[in-house]
Amino acid sequence: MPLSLVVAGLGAKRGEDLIFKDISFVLEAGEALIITGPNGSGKSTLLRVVAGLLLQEEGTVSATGGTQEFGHPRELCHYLGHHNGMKRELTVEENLTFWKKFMGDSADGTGMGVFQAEEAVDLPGIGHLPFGYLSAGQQRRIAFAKLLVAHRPVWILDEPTAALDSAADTLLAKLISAHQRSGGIVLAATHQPLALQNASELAMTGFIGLSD
Ligand SMILES: Nc1ncnc2c1ncn2[C@@H]1O[C@H](COP(=O)(O)OP(=O)(O)OP(=O)(O)O)[C@@H](O)[C@H]1O
Repeated sequence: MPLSLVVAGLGAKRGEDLIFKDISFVLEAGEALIITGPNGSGKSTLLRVVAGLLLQEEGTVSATGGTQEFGHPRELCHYLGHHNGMKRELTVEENLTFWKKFMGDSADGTGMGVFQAEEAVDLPGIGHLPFGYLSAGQQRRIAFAKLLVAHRPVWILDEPTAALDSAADTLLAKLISAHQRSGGIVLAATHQPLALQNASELAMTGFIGLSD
């Protein structure tokens, strides 16, 4: 049954500062929301709250599927932050195998095999190399392959195209679009335009001042 991600009246603090408030949106299966805004405007903070990694000050994040209410959707989310989340000393294959086993698949789908995911990010044949040997762009591609080996309907992506060349930009846009077409939801913060379909934009305006 199709999933909806519902964010209502969200506000969050970092330290004593209220970074944003009154953020509300609904994303239906197949939709994407691109978060834009200047440095420090709260894009990463918003993504971390929606992913369940940071507690909000006010408001709610929930998911519904038909008549089913899931509560906080953290179990339904992949989060790709600024860091790639890979061990430099382990090989690409060991890293991806770890994530595949550790995360498993959420109920509504099946992740790719490790080799298939390496091919999907156009890096076949490097599974035996330590992750730390890869170039910055190759590392980012493999971090993206993590999203493919364990199924999650909601992808939360913080600057997913940082360090990528234009070919990889296009490749990632295709993978994200394929995820949307299969009913996935995407929330992405980016400074560079991402060629996504069925996407709307939320512009963060920046620091809103000290809270009471
Ligand atoms: N742990 C923290 N403690 C206090 N303030 C923080 C903390 N983390 C971030 N901030 C502040 O919160 C604000 C929002 O930061 P955030 O990383 O969400 O912005 P951003 O829009 O993602 O920025 P960028 O485009 O540079 O990635 C910034 O002013 C930042 O200094």
